[in-house]
Amino acid sequence: MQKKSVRDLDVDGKKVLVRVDFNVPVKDGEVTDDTRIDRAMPTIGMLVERGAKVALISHLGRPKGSPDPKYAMDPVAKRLGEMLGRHVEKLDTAVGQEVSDALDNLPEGGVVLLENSRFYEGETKNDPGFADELAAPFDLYVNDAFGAAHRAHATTVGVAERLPAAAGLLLEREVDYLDGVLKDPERPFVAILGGAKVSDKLGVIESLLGVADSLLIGGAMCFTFFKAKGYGVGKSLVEDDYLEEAKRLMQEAGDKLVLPVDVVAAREFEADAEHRTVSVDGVPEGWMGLDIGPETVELFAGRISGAKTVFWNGPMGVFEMDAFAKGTEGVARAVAESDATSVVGGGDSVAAVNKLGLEREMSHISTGGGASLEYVEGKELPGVAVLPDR
Ligand SMILES: Nc1ncnc2c1ncn2[C@@H]1O[C@H](COP(=O)(O)OP(=O)(O)O)[C@@H](O)[C@H]1O
Ligand SMILES: O=C(OP(=O)(O)O)[C@H](O)COP(=O)(O)O
Ligand SMILES: [Mg+2]
Repeated sequence: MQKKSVRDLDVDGKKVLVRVDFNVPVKDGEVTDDTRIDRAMPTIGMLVERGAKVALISHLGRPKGSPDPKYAMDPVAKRLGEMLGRHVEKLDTAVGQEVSDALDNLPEGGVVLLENSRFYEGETKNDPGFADELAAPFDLYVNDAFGAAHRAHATTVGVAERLPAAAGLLLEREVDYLDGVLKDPERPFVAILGGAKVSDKLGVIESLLGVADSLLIGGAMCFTFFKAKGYGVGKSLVEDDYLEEAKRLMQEAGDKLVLPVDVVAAREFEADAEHRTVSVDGVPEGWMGLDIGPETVELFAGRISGAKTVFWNGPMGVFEMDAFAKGTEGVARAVAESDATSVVGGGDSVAAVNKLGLEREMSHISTGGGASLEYVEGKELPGVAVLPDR
């Protein structure tokens, strides 16, 4: 990566704002997968050892630009402290005098966690005034949030335009790996797309079809295609604005685009909901598709076994609920058993692979889902582009 690196910064005694992606799954106040925190440790450790005063900032979930206790950073601060082996003060704000005071009182090598950046509507708007407020107390900025690098927000772009900025070690590592493996992949290159960020990720499908030899679509992503085919999808997640595009893509892509042949339909979005496997045009009215079915796992596994490179973003179903985890498990095992170079990217996909204990079977675990997707399709990531060259 040809961007200025945190390694090149003189941080001793400096107040450093570090953008991390701590958008981790949290349940009952506990972090249920700490991969993204773990992957930020090298950068945090380097800054601490070199005597910086470190303030970490991240988003968590999708609060709507104002404080929402459900998305406060406290569970993250607790887990971070356990992993750092010390108490990490978490502020209830991301800007203002409280931040300045905390930095003045922070010893060199100290770490503080700021509040969720998305509690401020200026974050996702990349509002200049908010970026000014974020940058004000600091001397330097490091972006180590690969998972959010596809977002042109105040904490990923705006602040980088206001402070001497550099890439963190994780951001460097992720970009260098993807450059190495996915810019000119060994073929057949099979891409697997799932998850629930339908409106976000449908947009990358056309580009992925231009890069991959096969694109397998599961998770909630497939129901827009089924609705475009005229199938009843019940209450499944669908992006109605994309139906015409989906029709066009299915015509143009031919058998490169591989859709499920059976799904697990549920009466409601509950772990103990009544559910059954149905053909893809058989989702009962008022029900919703929450996993791919066993025949689809077979079909996808067949494509995966023949691949030399696999890139997977997005669980195949609501894997957090056991009844709808079999599709994700089947695909994860097929990827693990293949002799392909395998990249699994995304906070939830990585959590699923970790839950199955298969992370070591993968060639690379990427902390970015949308970010790696957009990088693979050839897009420049705003959070990287804004950083100064070396
Ligand atoms: N059919 C489905 N309907 C609703 N949600 C789904 C479905 N399949 C998967 N999901 C959800 O997708 C979420 C992850 O999506 P996303 O954030 O795009 O993945 P990643 O973090 O790996 O990039 C999971 O929380 C999972 O429960
Ligand atoms: O979890 C993330 O993306 P991912 O779900 O694609 O892995 C990133 O933290 C970005 O989160 P966002 O999609 O709410 O901007
Ligand atoms: Mg996710």
